[in-house]
Amino acid sequence: MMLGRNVSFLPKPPTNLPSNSTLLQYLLGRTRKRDFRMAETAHATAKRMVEVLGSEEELAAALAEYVADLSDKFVRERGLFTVVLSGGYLIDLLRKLAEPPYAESVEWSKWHVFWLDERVVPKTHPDSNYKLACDGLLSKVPIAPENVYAINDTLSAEGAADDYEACIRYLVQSGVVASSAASKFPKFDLMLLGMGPDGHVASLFPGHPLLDEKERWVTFIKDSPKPPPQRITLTFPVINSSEYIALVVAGTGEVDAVHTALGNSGDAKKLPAQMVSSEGELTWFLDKAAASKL
Ligand SMILES: O=C1O[C@H](COP(=O)(O)O)[C@@H](O)[C@H](O)[C@H]1O
Repeated sequence: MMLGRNVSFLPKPPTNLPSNSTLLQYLLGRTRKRDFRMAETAHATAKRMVEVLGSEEELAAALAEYVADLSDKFVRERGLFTVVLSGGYLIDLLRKLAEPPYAESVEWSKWHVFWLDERVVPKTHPDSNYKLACDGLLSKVPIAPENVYAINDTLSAEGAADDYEACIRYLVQSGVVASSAASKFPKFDLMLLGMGPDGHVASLFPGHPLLDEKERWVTFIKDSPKPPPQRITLTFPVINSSEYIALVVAGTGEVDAVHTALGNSGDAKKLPAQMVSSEGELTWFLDKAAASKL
């Protein structure tokens, strides 16, 4: 099932988190509702938190609750909710949103869905982040197809990046996407990030010059170390202007990158994941396996 459309029709900083800090919350079997009012009062000093769940299943449950609570909050406050999805196994970890109670309780018609990065492949290709999200979540819930902002798969990498930036600029002008008073970059309500074993987020890879992009909202890469090589990606200034960011890691594949990013690894090199911050609240969601070296 195809949802959404090609978009071309449309004209700080948190402090470093020490290992075992009081912010490292072991919320095994957590059931409480998150108190986002806390985050609202903390705007001047953006917050970073780490939540470690006992299993992948509990991580998926906690993530669904977190996203549903933020959806409620933004729909109440703004009348809509702008959500940015990554590819990778994050989509599987969102599976519980398509199940009761969230399948019925979330106001899906108010969601506006974007991609943090996309591979320059047709939407039907197995490498497409759009296809992954459609198959895993978007086709299972009543999101309005016109609110699904897919990347134009008929363009080159350069063209698709320009086109997606133009789409976001239009949506900022029309008030769908908020704008950061501080950075002047678009301010999405929630970004859902995964992380690769090398510490990459979106299509922003360690040591790549794109990490230093300061002007563009959306850019492209033609030499991605992880296939496929051609991709487009939101840039760090846009990522870091978001109100809420969840950085989600499960299993043992990224355990060393998690240790470098959050632990006392003594590693001086900065992973892309360590460059992520948020204007409001950044939460690392880990399962026990991913956190096992912390
Ligand atoms: O290539 C990509 O990788 C990252 C991480 O993927 P994962 O499979 O290790 O979770 C993903 O967040 C990004 O969207 C994707 O294009």
